[in-house]
Amino acid sequence: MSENKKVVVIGGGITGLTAAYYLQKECRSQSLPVDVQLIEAGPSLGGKIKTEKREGFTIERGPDSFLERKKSATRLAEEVGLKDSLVPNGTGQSYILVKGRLHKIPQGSFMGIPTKIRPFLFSGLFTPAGKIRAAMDLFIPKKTVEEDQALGLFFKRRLGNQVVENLIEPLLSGIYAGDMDELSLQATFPMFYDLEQRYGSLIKGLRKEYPRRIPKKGEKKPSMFRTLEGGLGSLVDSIENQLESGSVLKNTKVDHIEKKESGYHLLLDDGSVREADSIVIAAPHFSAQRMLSQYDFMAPFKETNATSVANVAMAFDESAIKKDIDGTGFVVSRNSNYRITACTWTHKKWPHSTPDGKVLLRCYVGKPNDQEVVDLSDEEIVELALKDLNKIMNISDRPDFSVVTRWYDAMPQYKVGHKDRLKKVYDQMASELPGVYLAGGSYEGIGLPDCIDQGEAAVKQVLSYLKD
Ligand SMILES: Cc1cc2nc3c(=O)[nH]c(=O)nc-3n(C[C@H](O)[C@H](O)[C@H](O)COP(=O)(O)OP(=O)(O)OC[C@H]3O[C@@H](n4cnc5c(N)ncnc54)[C@H](O)[C@@H]3O)c2cc1C
Ligand SMILES: Cc1c2[nH]c(c1CCC(=O)O)Cc1[nH]c(c(CCC(=O)O)c1C)Cc1[nH]c(c(CCC(=O)O)c1C)Cc1[nH]c(c(C)c1CCC(=O)O)C2
Repeated sequence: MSENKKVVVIGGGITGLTAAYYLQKECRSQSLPVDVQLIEAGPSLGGKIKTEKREGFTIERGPDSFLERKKSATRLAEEVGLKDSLVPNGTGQSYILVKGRLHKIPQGSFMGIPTKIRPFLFSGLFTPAGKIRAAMDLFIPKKTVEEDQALGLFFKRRLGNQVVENLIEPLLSGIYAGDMDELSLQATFPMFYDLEQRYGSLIKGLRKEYPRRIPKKGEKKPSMFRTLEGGLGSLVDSIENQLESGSVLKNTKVDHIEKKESGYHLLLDDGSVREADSIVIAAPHFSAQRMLSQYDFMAPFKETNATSVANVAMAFDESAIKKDIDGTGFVVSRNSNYRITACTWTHKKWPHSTPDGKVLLRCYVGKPNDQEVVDLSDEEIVELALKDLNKIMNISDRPDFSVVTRWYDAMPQYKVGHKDRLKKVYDQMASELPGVYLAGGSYEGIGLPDCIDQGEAAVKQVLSYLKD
């Protein structure tokens, strides 16, 4: 009787967890003779998902939610028994901080691009000239370019500098922690290029294909995010509980992958070797490059930067906040004299996370031209966050406690040409390393649902490879 086929998933973040979970499920339901092993370098699973419970608060140290419109995260949560724990964000207003003042994000905008005219006309974010320039998107002819282009330049050409600096850039920084003039349009928002090509205008295209309804007075804004009542860590725990016993190896790093006559050898940091017929590398690009450093085609991943970021959650008694703001959070424009890049009023965005009578604020720091901030001490980060917050709020007391989290090289930068570089790597992998696949936040999207999609896609690739 032939031995079972062996699949190793490297990395126990949400991508690797998804891949291991669906692989085991498929193999069970199709009665395939396959052993799946998940190998994680750290002491726990979840990667960037990290929930901390303290004094009645649920504190997210990494992602706090996922976009509802990208369906795979909800589907996965439901699948592992968390249907009843899914919660929408408390709706309220989001703001952009520009030159020291908070401005409402104009209603009817999609990632900062207007789809409704009135809210833009009345927004204090732009001068009349800035508004007219943005409206020129309706008339500026489309520009067809074969290659990739920078997000920043694309939007500036269509909508002008003001809308980009005061609205689009801060919102995108609140996702990619990157430099818009370097980020790739194709790898981040390819649909905007498509809309330009098909409608000759972003505003026209969005109005047609992504219609936004403006809520009537008194009506609640629809919630675009979802999280889990027990924190995103409960998703990690639920998936882990459903993985077959003995199939997870923690505290073990894969140092190197070598191709053998048949299959692969994985060299682990405990000195042991593990065999595999197929491998899903669900680890960041720089880690993947190290595992396969003998292959020159992996070299571009050495040059792919990832921004380091940090955040601080601060818990207060309600009485400490003398002047509050009605909203769920704000992002800061680069032309503002602030060190924090964004802030979430967590108790308002996620009321379940905070005991009654308390307040939970989470501030973010770290951008491409301010990486040093991540190395400041916990106290220094708390100080600078409070100093910035006090420019717009009035916080009289020190926090009851604070939780600082540093994420080094955490936000991969999809720079212009990202897709082409990836394709070259995939093509070479397919010919030189058949049965080895890359998946996760470094490659085809950083949102949790994008990572889940990639984990699922890797399952399909592995199964089709093993069946051949
Ligand atoms: C502060 C912050 C806030 C965010 N907010 C949001 C948000 O609100 N919504 C959202 O959708 N997304 C958010 N993101 C993005 C999202 O969290 C990530 O893109 C996603 O979690 C990445 O998952 P992953 O499994 O691909 O990688 P990771 O979570 O990085 O997991 C990779 C795993 O591989 C392991 N590993 C690495 N090398 C090896 C090796 N050699 N051997 C074995 N194991 C190895 C690591 O230890 C790690 O556990 C945020 C990210 C950060 C940093
Ligand atoms: C600074 C930051 C945040 N969130 C994030 C960062 C960068 C990492 C870091 O620096 O630590 C990371 C993030 N935020 C989001 C994603 C996933 C995006 C996706 O799935 O495509 C990711 C990867 C959703 C989001 N995050 C944001 C948007 C834009 C929302 C919009 O269009 O109104 C999206 C899709 C904006 C954002 N983002 C943030 C705030 C406080 C806000 C303002 C909105 C609010 O919470 O009230 C915090």
